[in-house]
Parts: sequence; C-alpha cells; structure tokens
Amino acid sequence: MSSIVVMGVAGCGKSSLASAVAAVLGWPLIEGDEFHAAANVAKMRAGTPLTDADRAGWLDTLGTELQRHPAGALLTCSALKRSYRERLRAALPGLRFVHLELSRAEARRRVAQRAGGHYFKAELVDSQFEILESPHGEAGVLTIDATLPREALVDQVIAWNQETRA
Ligand SMILES: Nc1ncnc2c1ncn2[C@@H]1O[C@H](COP(=O)(O)OP(=O)(O)OP(=O)(O)O)[C@@H](O)[C@H]1O
Ligand SMILES: O=C(O)[C@H](O)[C@@H](O)[C@H](O)[C@H](O)CO
Repeated sequence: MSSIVVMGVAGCGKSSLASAVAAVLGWPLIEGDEFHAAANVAKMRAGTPLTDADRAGWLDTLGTELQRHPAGALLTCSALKRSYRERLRAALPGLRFVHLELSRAEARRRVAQRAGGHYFKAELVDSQFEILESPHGEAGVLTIDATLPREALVDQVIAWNQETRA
C-alpha cells in the first residue's frame, strides 16, 4: 500500500505540495476539492462550514478514487478529524498521511490573499482549526512545517516515502 494523503487546514499548501510530489514519483494526483458535491461547495461559498454529515459522502467518494489507483496516488484532502482519516483508511488500509502544519494566522493570511473567486472564504479558517485533530501519534503519519519552502517539503516527503513505503 503506497498512497499518500496530503492533509491540513485550508491554505496549508496541500495542492502545491501534492502536485509536486506526484510529479516526482510519477503518481496520479487526486484533488480532493474537485469531488465535493455542488451542495457542499454552495455551503462553503455562503460562508457555512461543512458538517460531519456533509463530509461523509465526500470521504467515501475519495476512498473509491484511492481504490482506483492501487499502484499509488497522491490525494489532497483536509482530513481534519481522526474519524475522517479512519474513513479513508477503511477504504485503503495502511494509507499514509502527510500533515502540513500551519498557524491560524498564516492560514488566514494565505486564504485571504488567494480569496478572489475561490469558494473558500477567510472567515471559514477558524472553523477548520476548531475541529482539527492532530494526526500525531497515528500510524503512517509525517508532520511537516507548512511554512518551509516547497522544495524542502518535497524532499522530506520523498525521503519519508522511501522509508515507509510497504
Ligand atoms: N510552502 C509554501 N510556502 C509559502 N506559501 C505557500 C506554500 N505552499 C503553498 N503556498 C501558498 O499558500 C496558498 C494555498 O496553497 P494551496 O492552494 O496549495 O493550499 P491548499 O491546502 O491546497 O488549500 P485549499 O485546501 O484551501 O485548496 C497559495 O497561495 C500558495 O501559493
Ligand atoms: O473539509 C473541508 O472543510 C473542506 O475540504 C475544506 O478544507 C475545503 O474544501 C478546502 O480547503 C477549500 O479550499
């Protein structure tokens, strides 16, 4: 089992890191945000955080996507709660997670800067931190400082992948 989920709050750099790692490894990239139901996107656009029930179907869809790539894939998914990660692990036992750790202030700054037409608004950032359960201590987890330059993040993930790949 080799797939990796790049997780963390909005703005932590999941897409940026996962696409770079996918390119190095030659693995497909699954952009989790592309699989939200339209109702979820509308909710976030309106500034309302998603609930566990809103995320359940989304996580199941992502589990199915992971199963379609048995040779390994990179998935971006906030995966903020332990129960969300367990739901993904249920689809793919042994799934590994890279947690991009970022302060609330920096997450707010990045999301506000990106704002434009993006559906995820800066005022939703607090709600991400309110439910975040650190994956520290769970099996198959690498936690990294999301403020490092992207090249340093990529190097850490590539080295860890080699050490931990089954
Ligand atoms: N290592 C980094 N250092 C500084 N800025 C970064 C880094 N990685 C990403 N960024 C910037 O942070 C912002 C968010 O990046 P990105 O879209 O990759 O995050 P994300 O976690 O996928 O966000 P979301 O889940 O909200 O889509 C972008 O403006 C990006 O340029
Ligand atoms: O679980 C969630 O609340 C969502 O996945 C969010 O994290 C957003 O989709 C994403 O960050 C948008 O930029």
